[in-house]
Amino acid sequence: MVSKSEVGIILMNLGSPDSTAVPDVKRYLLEFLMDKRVIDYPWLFRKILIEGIIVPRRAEKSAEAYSSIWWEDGSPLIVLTKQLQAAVQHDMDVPVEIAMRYGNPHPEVAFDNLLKKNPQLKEVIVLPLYPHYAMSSYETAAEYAKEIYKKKKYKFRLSIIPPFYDEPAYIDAVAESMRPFLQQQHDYVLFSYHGVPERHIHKGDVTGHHCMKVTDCCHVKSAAHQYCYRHQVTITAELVAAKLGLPREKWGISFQSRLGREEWLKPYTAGLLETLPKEGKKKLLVVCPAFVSDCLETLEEIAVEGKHSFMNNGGDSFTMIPCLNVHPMWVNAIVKYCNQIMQAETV
Ligand SMILES: C=CC1=C(C)c2cc3[nH]c(cc4nc(cc5[nH]c(cc1n2)c(C)c5CCC(=O)O)C(CCC(=O)O)=C4C)c(C)c3C=C
Ligand SMILES: [Fe+2]
Ligand SMILES: [Fe+2]
Repeated sequence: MVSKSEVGIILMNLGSPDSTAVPDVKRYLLEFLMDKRVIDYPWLFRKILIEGIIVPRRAEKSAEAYSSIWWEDGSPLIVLTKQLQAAVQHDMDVPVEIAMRYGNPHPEVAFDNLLKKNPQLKEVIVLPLYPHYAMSSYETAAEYAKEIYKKKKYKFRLSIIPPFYDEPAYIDAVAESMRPFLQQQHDYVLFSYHGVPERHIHKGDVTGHHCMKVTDCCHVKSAAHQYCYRHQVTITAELVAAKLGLPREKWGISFQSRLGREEWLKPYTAGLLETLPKEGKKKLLVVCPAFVSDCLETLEEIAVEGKHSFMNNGGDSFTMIPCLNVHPMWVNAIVKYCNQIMQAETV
């Protein structure tokens, strides 16, 4: 059993570049895209593709996009994760650090800071800030935290909070964060999730024969669901829609941020934003529950690019609902998940 005075918490996100300067963005993209859980091609092919083609082509455009959303005190993703850190630390009265899978702050710094604050540390709880299991988000964050923990041979115990895509406290927080926006006139609510290649869904299917092979696979009970991003995002949207009493024809799911030529999960957000107005869905609300903190993919890709495309294709109004960020119900949900882990130790 551990008491509060022996515990530290790390909130772990994927990360942002250190600045909007092209060399910093390049370094960040290289680290991100050379991750075998993001671009899972053989190492040499990956290296040639990433270093030779994708990063040189993408860095400048990406730096420009970051410049357009950058805040005075840094990347929105990092600033918002720091705000969350302060809120959780205040409510739990336990030291909280943040760590990023790519860039800074590195998990080793976060572990060491917790030890400096409390040399008697017995347990560190890591919360990957991704509600859904994808090898390119939750898995890479969790596995990297474990890798650093083993490499440094820390003496404290490490606990990692599992994906929380269907946990009532998270669902309630998303629903309540959306509720005020539903007062606005709207024809449709779009749940836009970060996409992943369809191949990753097949790769993660532990049964080898369920995902996107069985009719309506996301609703047919299977061991595959534990690691299936497509199943998990579907369930989140359904639970949130049910909580808000949204009629089925009033909402849908789509996938954004596609990179490369492979088939990614469909339908693509970019395509829907062009066709929805033509179907009479001209007043749109968009929510992005795969991100708990606003970031480039919400503030630029959806709120700027997405809005532009929707309005140019005949839309009347477009509202992006902010991510949970520091919503009090989200802070409460984190406190609850951390307390559950601490209490589980006592059994
Ligand atoms: C749900 C979370 C995420 C999944 C799944 C995910 C998969 C994924 N991402 C890329 C490529 C890029 N992602 C980039 C930025 C980025 N992605 C996420 C989340 C998920 N990615 C976040 C939170 C961010 C950080 C945004 C920020 O504000 O800093 C980028 C860099 C930015 C850009 O140039 O667009 C790339 C590249 C792939 C290939 C992938 C699945 C295989
Ligand atoms: Fe991404
Ligand atoms: Fe699946």
